[in-house]
Amino acid sequence: MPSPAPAAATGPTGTAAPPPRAMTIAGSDSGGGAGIQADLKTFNALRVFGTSAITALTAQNTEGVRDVHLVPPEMVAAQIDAVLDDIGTDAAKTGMLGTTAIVEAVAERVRFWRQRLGPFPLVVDPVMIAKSGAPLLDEPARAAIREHLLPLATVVTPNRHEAEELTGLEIRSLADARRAAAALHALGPAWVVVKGGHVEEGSAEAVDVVFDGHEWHELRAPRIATRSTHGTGCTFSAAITAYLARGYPVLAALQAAKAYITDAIRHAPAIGRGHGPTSSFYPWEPGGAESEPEGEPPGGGRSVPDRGGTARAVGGERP
Ligand SMILES: Nc1ncnc2c1ncn2[C@@H]1O[C@H](COP(=O)(O)OP(=O)(O)O)[C@@H](O)[C@H]1O
Ligand SMILES: Cc1ncc(COP(=O)(O)OP(=O)(O)O)c(N)n1
Repeated sequence: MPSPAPAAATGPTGTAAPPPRAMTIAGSDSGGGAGIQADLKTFNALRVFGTSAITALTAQNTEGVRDVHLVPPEMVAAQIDAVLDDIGTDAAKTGMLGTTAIVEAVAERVRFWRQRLGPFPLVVDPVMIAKSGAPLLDEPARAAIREHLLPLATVVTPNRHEAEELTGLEIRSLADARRAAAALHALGPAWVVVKGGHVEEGSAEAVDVVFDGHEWHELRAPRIATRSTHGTGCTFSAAITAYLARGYPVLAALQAAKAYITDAIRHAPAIGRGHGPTSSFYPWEPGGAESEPEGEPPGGGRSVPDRGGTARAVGGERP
């Protein structure tokens, strides 16, 4: 007769303190540099437990998008429900949404779950076109983002092209970016970040313009000369979401995310023939050392700042 299995040598599993949780509602990038994959890698790098609702599959690599297969809106809603009903979340973000029906389904579920769980922060990255030129949002859905999603946003993070599409304003300079940020703020988000990756591209710094309806801020970092910029927008918005999940106030989350994306670009690996991804595992902590000491055990040596005691700002949902 077989003898009973020996008692486990270690203690029961599932008893560690729960980490902050963040959800991404976005498209899959098979190449791993943008979309859901970039978001989950960023959450992990920033010590946040990531969950996802996939809105679309893309057959994509560093050279471009070969094909797109949209997920039915009911299935997007079902993923959001399954996650939030059980796991909950401390913050969420949206990325590629594809169509009006998916935008409307996401906005409806965010409203529902904010009533159930409390008003968790939402970062809206209004993804429209991949760097390679492939459309990731159809024309009518732009109005749906303006109408249904921006009023729910704690932070909206358009790049130059997205800010132009959402406002109808042309952006050539930082002064133009400020005008667009003010126009976007009037559409309902609590905070607007007009990203500067494609604004004044000849300048020495990549400057993101920030507006909360009262005060102006700038996120400045050296502009890095590189082709490895695939997924920079996704990674930046995921980092903002992760820091919000950890309880950072909004401006601090934006500043920490800017430092994170700058390091991720600076330490990008040589992957693929086209625009390569940024680094998703560059060891990084605010105020931490630049690199992991040789021979240090995995996961050792870095502490995550306590997320208690910090104010949480959530997007004003307009009636
Ligand atoms: N070459 C670069 N060097 C440093 N920062 C950059 C560079 N390109 C983009 N960024 C920063 O990366 C973030 C994402 O911006 P952007 O590339 O404009 O977004 P998207 O990928 O949506 O077009 C912003 O903080 C921007 O300033
Ligand atoms: C599935 C998917 N979602 C989003 C994007 C766009 O990501 P972004 O960070 O704006 O990076 P680039 O496309 O500009 O490199 C994507 N490509 N795929």
